[in-house]
Amino acid sequence: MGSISLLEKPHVVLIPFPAQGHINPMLKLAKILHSKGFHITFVNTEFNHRRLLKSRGPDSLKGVESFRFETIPDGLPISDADATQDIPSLCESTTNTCLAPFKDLLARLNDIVSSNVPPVSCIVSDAIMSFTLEAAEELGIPEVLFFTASACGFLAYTQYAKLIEEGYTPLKDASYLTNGYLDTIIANEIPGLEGIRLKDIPTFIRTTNPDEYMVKFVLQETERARRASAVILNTFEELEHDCIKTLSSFLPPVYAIGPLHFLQKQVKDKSLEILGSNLWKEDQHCLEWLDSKEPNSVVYVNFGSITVMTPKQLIEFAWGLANSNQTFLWIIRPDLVTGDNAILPPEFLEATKERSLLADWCPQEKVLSHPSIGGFLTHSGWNSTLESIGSGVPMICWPFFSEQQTNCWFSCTKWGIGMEIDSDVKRDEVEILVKELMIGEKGKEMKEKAMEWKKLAQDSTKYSHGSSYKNLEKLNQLLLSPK
Ligand SMILES: O=c1ccn([C@@H]2O[C@H](COP(=O)(O)OP(=O)(O)O[C@H]3O[C@H](CO)[C@@H](O)[C@H](O)[C@H]3O)[C@@H](O)[C@H]2O)c(=O)[nH]1
Repeated sequence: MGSISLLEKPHVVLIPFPAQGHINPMLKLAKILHSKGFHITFVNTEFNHRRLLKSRGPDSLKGVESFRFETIPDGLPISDADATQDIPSLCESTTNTCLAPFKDLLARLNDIVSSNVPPVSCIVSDAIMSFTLEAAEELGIPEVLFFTASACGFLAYTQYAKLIEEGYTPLKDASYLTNGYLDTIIANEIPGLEGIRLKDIPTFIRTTNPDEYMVKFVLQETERARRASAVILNTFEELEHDCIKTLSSFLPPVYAIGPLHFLQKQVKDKSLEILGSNLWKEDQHCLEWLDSKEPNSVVYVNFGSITVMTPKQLIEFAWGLANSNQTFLWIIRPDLVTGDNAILPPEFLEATKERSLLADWCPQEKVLSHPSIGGFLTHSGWNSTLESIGSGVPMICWPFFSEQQTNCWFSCTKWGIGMEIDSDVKRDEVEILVKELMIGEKGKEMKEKAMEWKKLAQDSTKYSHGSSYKNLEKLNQLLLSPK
């Protein structure tokens, strides 16, 4: 498309849900589409725009040629906290307040005399920002919904209506959370989810409230997905074939186009390298520290951008890691611990100072692909899981909420690359599992399995033949075609 003038380019507006685990894969997709000749408008919330300027510097959102950033308000009270916003509140406020500013933005962009950009020809929206469909329908342009978690997670979410109908949720009373009820196997007949238990379904159904907002939100978003021109997932067919097939049986075309971090590496344009999406400042020293360690010798501990834990849980993890005698890199986000700042006992710091590094935030993809990383203690967020798979790193899973429980179950029981830690975490269990992961027989088996998945992930993104590569081509065609 080299000869096409700037104003004739197809113009895609990409709008992520305003949380780290959603912005990251959306930005990768934006860069890939830019390399295919699209003009890009990437829409952040004002809150995240300010955070990005803080973490990446005042010039970081100026954009490059044919790649611009825009903002809309998120509808929540103004805040300059350097912390993750409350997720249910964000779901509610984006649903209720973002459509009008989003439509205004599209109108501004489409006023090509003053905007000096091509008219908007398609939208890629986060699947949990499905209010955007109305804007696309009004303009008569295609809209693709990007569900940024796993196919298994999405399929599990689509079971909510059935679970309500069959009386599994809401729970009769709070005792059902602990009396073994969540061990009930619920979906033997759904291809892809055979044998799944209630506790492996995204967590919002664990409620006694028949009016739980997040349950209603999930029902609304999964239903609206049917209106999209296509649904895309950051996964690959070889990993999640059955779940993708089942999703395809009732949704518009479903394309698995991951791992996006592999496909993004194929983008040659160096000017895009300055665009990043880390909401916290990355500690680059971690990488030098890892350089000084033996291959496969370091446990990497990181619970993503949303997980919070109690001070007691933090202490249990700390002593479990200390007692395992393994070397570890532990990322403790400033807002990881509820109530107060994370305070670790001085005895723990003293005991582990020769074999540990603690930091606030790190360049995770680089960390996970560093040869010294031998295992990952994770909350099973989908990006973390996929980045771990892409680096052939086995995991210990401590799922926190949403579809992390589903990712954990698949990692442990279907993909053979994970071991679960009890949600009521105890230091002895951490110690035993960390040792098993790093020096045990099971750890060795999981490492082999993880390396097999890594190879399949690489193959899926190979030029012209890979399944994800081909699906990306289909997506490209769809975005270029009139509705
Ligand atoms: O120190 C860190 C920690 C994280 N990351 C990155 O931040 C992202 C975190 O994403 P993820 O692992 O998916 O965790 P969450 O931030 O918890 O992600 C949310 O979004 C995901 C995708 O929809 C869901 O799977 C999760 O359940 C949801 O909590 C990943 O790309 C990491 O590489 C860093 O770069 N540095």
